Amino acid sequence: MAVAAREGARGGGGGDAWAEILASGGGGGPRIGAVYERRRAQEASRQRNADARGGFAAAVENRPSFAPVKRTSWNRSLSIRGRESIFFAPGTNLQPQQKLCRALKRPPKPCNRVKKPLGGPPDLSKEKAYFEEVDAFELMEESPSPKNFGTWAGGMEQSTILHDLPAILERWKIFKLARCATSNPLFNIMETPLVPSVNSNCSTENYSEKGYRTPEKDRGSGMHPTRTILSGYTNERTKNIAGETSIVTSFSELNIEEPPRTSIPSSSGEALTAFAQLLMVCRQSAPATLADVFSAYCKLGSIVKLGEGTYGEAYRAGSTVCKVVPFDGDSLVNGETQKKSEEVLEEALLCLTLNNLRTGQRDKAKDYSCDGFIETKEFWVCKGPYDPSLISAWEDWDSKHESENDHPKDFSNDQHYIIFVQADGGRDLEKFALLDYNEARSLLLQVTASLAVAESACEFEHRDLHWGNILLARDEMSNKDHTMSITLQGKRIRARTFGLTISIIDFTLSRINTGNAILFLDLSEDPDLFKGAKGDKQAETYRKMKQITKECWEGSFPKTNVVWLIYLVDIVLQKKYEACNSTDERELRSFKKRLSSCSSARDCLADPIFSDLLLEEEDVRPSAMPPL
Ligand SMILES: Nc1ncnc2c1ncn2[C@@H]1O[C@H](COP(=O)(O)OP(=O)(O)OP(=O)(O)O)[C@@H](O)[C@H]1O
Repeated sequence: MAVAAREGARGGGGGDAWAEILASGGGGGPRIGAVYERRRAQEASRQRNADARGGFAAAVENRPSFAPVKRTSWNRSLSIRGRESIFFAPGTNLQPQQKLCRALKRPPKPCNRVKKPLGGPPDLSKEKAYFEEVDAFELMEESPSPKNFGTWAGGMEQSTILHDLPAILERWKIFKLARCATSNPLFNIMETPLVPSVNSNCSTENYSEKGYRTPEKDRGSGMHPTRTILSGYTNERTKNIAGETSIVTSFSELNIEEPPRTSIPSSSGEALTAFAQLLMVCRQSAPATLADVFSAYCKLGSIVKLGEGTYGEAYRAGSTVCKVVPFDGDSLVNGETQKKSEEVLEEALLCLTLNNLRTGQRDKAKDYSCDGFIETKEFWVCKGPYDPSLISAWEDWDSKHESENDHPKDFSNDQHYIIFVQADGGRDLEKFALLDYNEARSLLLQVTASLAVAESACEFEHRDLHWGNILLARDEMSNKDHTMSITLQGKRIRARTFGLTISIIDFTLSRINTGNAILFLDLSEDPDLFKGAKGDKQAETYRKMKQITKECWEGSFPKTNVVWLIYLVDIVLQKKYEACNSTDERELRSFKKRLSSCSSARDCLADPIFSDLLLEEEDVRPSAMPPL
């Protein structure tokens, strides 16, 4: 019922989204444009200790030295620490966990895990295969439903592991509940994902969809958050995202019987630490070295650094991109406190939830799917100093692009890193030159459509969609069918792309409803984020989000996606491909104007600027299939 109420609140009263989108008129024919230039690196950002650079590459020694300073790039950094989460635990009963009956035996461990064979890197695939089996084993015990288990085949470059998201979420939930009971009295357990907005302390009338949305924390108003139990509630959309045996489904069924898996684990240690869970997500028994992992994807000498953020350095390794993020250490990295295992784990959960939206994943007849979020192929936990091959790639990039980050030579032997192994999404928008109006529209359509799907499927809000977080790749093959397909509310539609493929990355600030929890960052703990220069589009967008959410960062405010789309139109107008004519500009400006009256990315998708790009539609819901 709650789902129906929310569906009704979306897209103008529950009408057919695609019918609306396709029916809208407008659009424009092909336009000619030209290339715009890269932004110049800011000199001021190049302040770093010359000592930190010494001894690695001759080129580095010749560069001027600067005194070390804490980075001040508010636009890339986030000084807050701690992703937060809210659980959905209908009927949560904080009891010692009942031990599960172990009728089946665990698969035997491979004997030489992470052991380096003579003359080559360790065979990490055995380690992965073992944990794949463990996951499958645990799930068979815990869930009677048939499950599609991925298998780890050799040749890591091509493989994408099908992670067992429900099992991972379950372990994480046990950990969070245990922590909640023992050490964190402020932790919120929300008993239901949806409450009527009239009960909320944080009014969102101006921005959120009318009707229902996910609950919000008490904001010191003296009221407690509403805890409404909607019995028999099943979030069909998030069920779809988390997989067919998702936690949410289990909960709705287990409203009748006490769910052993929702209870607090006993002191016998059933709750795994975040680090242990991270190792399980990575299917590792112990951290590997950076060299071990990279050599599984490419020759170490061929590693190339592609880009950097405050927390991570991205390297090309074979056909994949490995983002290396130090965590759990005490030292500041790039002026920031390192992420903790728990945050890294939750970012991994976020990536996996978005992975489940991908069109190629498991169930083809999904209600919601898109490929606009970068595919995360694998995760690895590593330990040790930075590998010389990575240092060399880092220095090469630095000599060309002037890194804003600290030189990585100082990491200790105990330093941990998480490696996000991702598909190569191409170049970020900051460095990418759009050719013409159609490419500009393709970019806008793909970002809008991806946000619309994720926002509808799992209340996703990116919350940091600046031009460094949108990657673009151009397919030069003119004879190819340049279309993509997305599914929204059970309707699959093809859309013209003009050969451009976009990938959205960096979910550090993102908010998502995984089906049994809301993951978000409390941005109110980072006032600097909102202090960027007046008039700067990115800075203004953070401030607009603050206005929209009224600092209730846990709430669902799809309008935040809209303000990033407005930012994106501004960027397109600002970068302006050379041959952007006055008609293009007028179209884009009026699109931007129309966006300001949209309340979600899904609303934006119905804009006439996209109508001639959206092709045929197909109903993929089982009920819509013709009888055999
Ligand atoms: N999958 C990828 N394919 C190609 N390039 C990538 C990929 N992932 C990251 N990059 C490059 O690395 C840069 C930094 O990546 P990313 O934004 O994920 O790092 P971060 O530390 O999370 O950044 P932030 O400071 O915004 O939190 C990107 O702007 C992009 O240039």
